[in-house]
Amino acid sequence: MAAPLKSIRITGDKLEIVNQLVLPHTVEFIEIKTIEEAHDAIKTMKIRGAPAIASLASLSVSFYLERALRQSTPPDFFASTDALQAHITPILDFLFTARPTAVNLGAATRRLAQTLEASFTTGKDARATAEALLAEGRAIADEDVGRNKEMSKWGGDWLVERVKANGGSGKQLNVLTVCNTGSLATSGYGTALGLITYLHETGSLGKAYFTQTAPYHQGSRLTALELQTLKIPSTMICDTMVGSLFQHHEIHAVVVGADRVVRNGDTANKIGTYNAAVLAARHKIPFIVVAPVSTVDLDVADGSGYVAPLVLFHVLYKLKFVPRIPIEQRPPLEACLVRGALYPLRGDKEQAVVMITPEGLDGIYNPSFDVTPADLITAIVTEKGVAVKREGEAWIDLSGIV
Ligand SMILES: CSC[C@@H](O)[C@@H](O)C(=O)COP(=O)(O)O
Repeated sequence: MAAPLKSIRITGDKLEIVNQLVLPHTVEFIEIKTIEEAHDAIKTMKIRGAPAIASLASLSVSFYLERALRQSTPPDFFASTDALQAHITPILDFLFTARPTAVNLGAATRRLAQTLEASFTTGKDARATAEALLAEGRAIADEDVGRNKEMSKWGGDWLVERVKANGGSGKQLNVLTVCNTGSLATSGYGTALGLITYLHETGSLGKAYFTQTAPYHQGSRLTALELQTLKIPSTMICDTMVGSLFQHHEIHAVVVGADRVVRNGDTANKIGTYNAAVLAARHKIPFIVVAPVSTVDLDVADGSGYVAPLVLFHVLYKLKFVPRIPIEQRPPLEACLVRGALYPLRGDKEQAVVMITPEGLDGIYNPSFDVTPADLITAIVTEKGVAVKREGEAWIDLSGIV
């Protein structure tokens, strides 16, 4: 099996990402040399996917500190742990502002802030604190792959057993997924796409269906490429075809990732996920969310998501008060454009951005995420196990999987 593309590549002291804006036709690596470049790559979605953006943000801090530690004349912020904290805290705050919905980014920057804080109790000096921080930044990125494999196995085995319990063979399972949740969205293997890969590796997968996922087309550009690379049997559908798919094909489950799972199990994920969940409920198809513990936000009670003015969200976050899921609104123009290579494809696969609306169109609605109420979710899977919604309840008890 060919190795799937990874979103982040580290070669010696070089941190690079694959520019996901030009995939699948062009594989372009971009070096991330500064914190600003990391922030920009996340904001403009050159890298995307909840775990991947958290990994890049953390690694950019690690690389920044590694460079500082190597300088022959130490920078001023190594004068004391206080100076280091005063210097690094605004950097973490800045990285956190890149995208609001995926809680992993906030969880990562918070974890680094806690590492800084801990050095005051342990009495570490500034250089030792910097070493601890850069190790923590690398750990955040590294631990992603192992936990993805764990949650994929939990979820895959659970689905097979559920199908068997309902009289099926547990083989040839057809699943639908939304967006991209594979190695491009994580540090490797993937969450929902990891579960699909696991089913394939263990001989239980029939076919993976995936939506194109407009307007950014994570499905047709990225999931298509990953499934093709992994040689996993698959079929792409347009976002509008989910109902038709359920009417005319046997689908055993809908499997999606998440950007934020809150205390009652309500789940924010890529726009269009809610549509698929409503249709899955209508057709009695199990709807499964696969996400790491770092995507679970127990500080938010339920998913009555709100469209936050970003400034307000960041002020509230600083005050440790995030009462609702902030739903990112992408620039309206992004919903008017389609990216790809000129067709028919030529050898150089020249990139094009095409406008699909009249110029100057007013009134464009472009939320990047929607919230699926727990009521419509059958099970939530993390690296710690599977939480299943109890019969007749509208929420999911996450206590066993966080
Ligand atoms: C493992 S990725 C889970 C989610 O981050 C994914 O489903 C998703 O919604 C990604 O959105 P994106 O806007 O592409 O960052």
